[in-house]
Amino acid sequence: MPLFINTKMNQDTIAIIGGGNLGKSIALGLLKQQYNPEQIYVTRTKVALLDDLKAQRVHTTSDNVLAVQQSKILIFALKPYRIESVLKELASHITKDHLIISVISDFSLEQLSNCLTSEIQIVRAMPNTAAAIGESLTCIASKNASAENIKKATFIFDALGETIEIDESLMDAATVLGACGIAYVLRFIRAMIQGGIEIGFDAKTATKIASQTVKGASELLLQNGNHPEEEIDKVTTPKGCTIAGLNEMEHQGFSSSLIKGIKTSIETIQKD
Ligand SMILES: NC(=O)C1=CN([C@@H]2O[C@H](COP(=O)(O)OP(=O)(O)OC[C@H]3O[C@@H](n4cnc5c(N)ncnc54)[C@H](O)[C@@H]3O)[C@@H](O)[C@H]2O)C=CC1
Ligand SMILES: O=C(O)[C@@H]1CCC=N1
Repeated sequence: MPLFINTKMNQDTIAIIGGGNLGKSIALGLLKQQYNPEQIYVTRTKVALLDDLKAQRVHTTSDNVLAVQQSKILIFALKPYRIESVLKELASHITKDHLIISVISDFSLEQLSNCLTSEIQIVRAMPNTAAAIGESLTCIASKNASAENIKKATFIFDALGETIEIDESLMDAATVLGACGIAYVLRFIRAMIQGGIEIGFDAKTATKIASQTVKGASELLLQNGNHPEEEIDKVTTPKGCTIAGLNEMEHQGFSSSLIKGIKTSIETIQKD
């Protein structure tokens, strides 16, 4: 059953400030879980780009002040370089009754609270674009938020997938593994598809086989709680084709390239 049905948790109006890739994914995820569209505001500069949400009765506007005034929960999904100026513009309209949730990477709770008055409660969250289909993994962290507000934030992100509470010091790592992770996995799937076409499948069939196989592999870990290598051992017949292919992939730097990519991503966030 959709998570927001028959709960008290869907009584707050939510404003998503910055309806771009992630902001829109969050709005779509809320709609999928039957959050009342009339209790969702989404803002962006070019508001016409939100017409698909408007058609679903979501309030869409370029007026951030209006969205803030009409809402209890404010989810900021702006690019990091925009948040300071937008928060400063909105500061006089944000009250202690608001809950601020920032999904912005590389902008700390301290930096956020420096733009606002001290009594404002802030939660940092790091979801991914699978929020649109209720399959995000969201890490959340907070310093001054009440247990009730942390519960509220968790409830929202649980509706969009799963939520893990972390220490803020791990937020860059959460950004890389969880949010950038979607892109890494999709690139892996794309490579599987390209290989699949080379060995005989048409693109559509290769996409279906690769995507469902990745889903199945994930579910084996999520449902059984096993180590990946335990499941790999069940596939690798001695002298068989799986181990031959896997070893060739490793000779070519498969695991190493992924680990190095993850480290490069976090270094990119932490370089300034
Ligand atoms: N895209 C992703 O997968 C993820 C993004 N993030 C973080 O979320 C934030 C947003 O990322 P994206 O959605 O990818 O960026 P985006 O550029 O697609 O979205 C930002 C949106 O903000 C709008 N905007 C700009 N100025 C505005 C203003 N003054 N008022 C209202 N809206 C305004 C832009 O028009 C744009 O639609 C970034 O900080 C990013 O690091 C975090 C996790 C995943
Ligand atoms: O690439 C980025 O910087 C953002 C942060 C996480 C996903 N996209």
